[in-house]
Amino acid sequence: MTDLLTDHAFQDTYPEELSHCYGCGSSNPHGLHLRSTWDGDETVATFTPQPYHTALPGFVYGGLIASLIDCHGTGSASAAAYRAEGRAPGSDPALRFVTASLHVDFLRPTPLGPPLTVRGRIEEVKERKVVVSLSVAAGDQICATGRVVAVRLPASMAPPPPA
Ligand SMILES: CCCCCCCCCCCC(=O)SCCNC(=O)CCNC(=O)[C@H](O)C(C)(C)COP(=O)(O)OP(=O)(O)OC[C@H]1O[C@@H](n2cnc3c(N)ncnc32)[C@H](O)[C@@H]1OP(=O)(O)O
Repeated sequence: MTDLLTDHAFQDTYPEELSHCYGCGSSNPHGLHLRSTWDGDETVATFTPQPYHTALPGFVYGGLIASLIDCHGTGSASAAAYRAEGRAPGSDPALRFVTASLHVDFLRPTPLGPPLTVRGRIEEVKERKVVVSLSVAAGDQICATGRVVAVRLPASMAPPPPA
């Protein structure tokens, strides 16, 4: 289901208790298993939609595109926060982010079939907030753009540490 762009995706560094996300959690058997990495100063992930990701025949469901933007955005936010601190992704103390705001613009129909490339550009890094601009492309055509405001994981959402 997922195109493995690299063996060292940001999501590979998520601890087990944070690996259940539908979009990017490696421990979710029903999830998308999105995997993101750096490409210079940008972040990138690829994903090949399946026939059951249909909106209208031949075109990708917009909610899936929003999910790709969401999870690539939060993964990019975490990676950017680590990079800003000069630390290896996943090192302690962990820098975990959730989505505060998700904005998506569907610029043209997204063809169902080819792999999609999701790219992120880091716009702002603060201690508790990272803003990421994103695009989703089929081949050289950008089909959607987006913006994610990611905020550090609040205590109310933090899973208990493993026993
Ligand atoms: C390594 C392991 C990784 C592991 C990570 C694995 C998890 C994968 C996550 C997948 C993504 C998801 O689906 S996460 C699930 C969906 N998201 C949620 O359920 C989040 C629910 N919302 C919340 O809990 C809260 O609203 C927060 C945490 C998002 C914000 O808390 P808060 O306490 O209100 O934050 P606050 O201090 O006011 O704001 C902090 C900064 O963010 C800005 N901000 C806050 N909300 C918004 C907003 N809606 N739109 C724009 N900007 C906003 C503020 O202006 C401020 O910017 P400034 O003034 O500083 O400039």
